[in-house]
Amino acid sequence: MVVAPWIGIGEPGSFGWRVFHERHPVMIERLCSAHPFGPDVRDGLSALLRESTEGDVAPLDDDAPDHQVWAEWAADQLGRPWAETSFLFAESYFFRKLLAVTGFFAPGPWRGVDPFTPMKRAELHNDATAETLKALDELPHLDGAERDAAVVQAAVWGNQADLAFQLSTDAGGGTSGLISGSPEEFWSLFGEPGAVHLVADNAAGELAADLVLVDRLLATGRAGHVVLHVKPGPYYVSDATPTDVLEVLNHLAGLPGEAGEIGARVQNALRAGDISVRSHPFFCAPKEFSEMPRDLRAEFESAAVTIFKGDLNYRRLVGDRHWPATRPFADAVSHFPGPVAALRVLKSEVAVGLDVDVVSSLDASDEPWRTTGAHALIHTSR
Ligand SMILES: O=P(O)(O)OC[C@@]1(O)O[C@H](CO)[C@@H](O)[C@@H]1O
Repeated sequence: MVVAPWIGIGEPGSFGWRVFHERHPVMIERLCSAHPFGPDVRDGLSALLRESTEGDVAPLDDDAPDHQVWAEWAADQLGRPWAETSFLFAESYFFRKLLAVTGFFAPGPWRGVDPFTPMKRAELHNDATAETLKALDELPHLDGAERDAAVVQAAVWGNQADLAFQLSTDAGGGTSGLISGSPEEFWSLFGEPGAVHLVADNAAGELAADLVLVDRLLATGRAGHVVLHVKPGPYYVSDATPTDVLEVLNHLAGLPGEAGEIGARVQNALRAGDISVRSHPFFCAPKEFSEMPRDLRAEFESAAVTIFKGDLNYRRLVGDRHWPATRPFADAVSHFPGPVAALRVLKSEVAVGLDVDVVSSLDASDEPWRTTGAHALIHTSR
């Protein structure tokens, strides 16, 4: 099989390059505005920006619990210019180093404190999220198929609310609809009730929509059990951790109307063991899912369906490479054990599984359609 070159960050003006040279400085500024970091932390964050935009990959200088596994993951990158590393490695390593600088792993007052909590909390409590959650009151007025479609569309587009992406100059804010797949295609994956694994992406509004989807999977009998996979620690600004699951769920359950009823059902399903939450270390690894460890692979082998949410998970699932956009999704995920669905807003360069006419039409437009966040897809493979 021809393997396309991986997507990098070294070409000036490329999306990956702009993420490091434009998005990350703004994100660091916002982090320093949100927290009263002392001079050491602020100097460390400035040094990280310099290293990741001008320097060579330096080893981690902390003794965190994941130090050894990161030493293995980064071993063949150390000493190389960041500009010569892959986008996937570079950004994952960037966020891991950022946590070391803010003291997430060090003994002391900031140990275990998610530096992105203020941003996540602001998004969970903003007007847009409130409006989305209020709209759940429409669900009981829909028939079964309409409710199925509405819940999947909300889960797909909930991925637009991604705080790292919102710092991007590409972000258009509009939604131009699905450019591949459909809610009906998604639901056709489900047959006899089984274990459904949902690999979540962002916290706040996206996670709320994911919990609504989880509720629908259980309520309609498509899932006998749901495993919700989240990140073991803070990652890519918005990514959901177990703490975020509790915060979003408590917020949902505290609302009036359908949102509160769904929140209560999800809380009860957790108590009954019908929903499990997992946070495997590999979900913060700078690796593609084709390289996942055996224990995680065994989990997915047991799944009736695995659902991947969001852009970064999609990149890791199909391979963060300059694939032809018409490469069949089934080929790109042939490594994956079992039926899989990807619900994703396009916010980075990689794309597969698109119809040739759709690609021609998008390429003929003058918009950078791969990175505006205006387009979304639902991909499935049995
Ligand atoms: O995975 P998500 O939250 O949907 O998107 C993550 C993201 O914002 O970060 C990466 C670049 O910074 C890209 O994958 C994408 O733009």
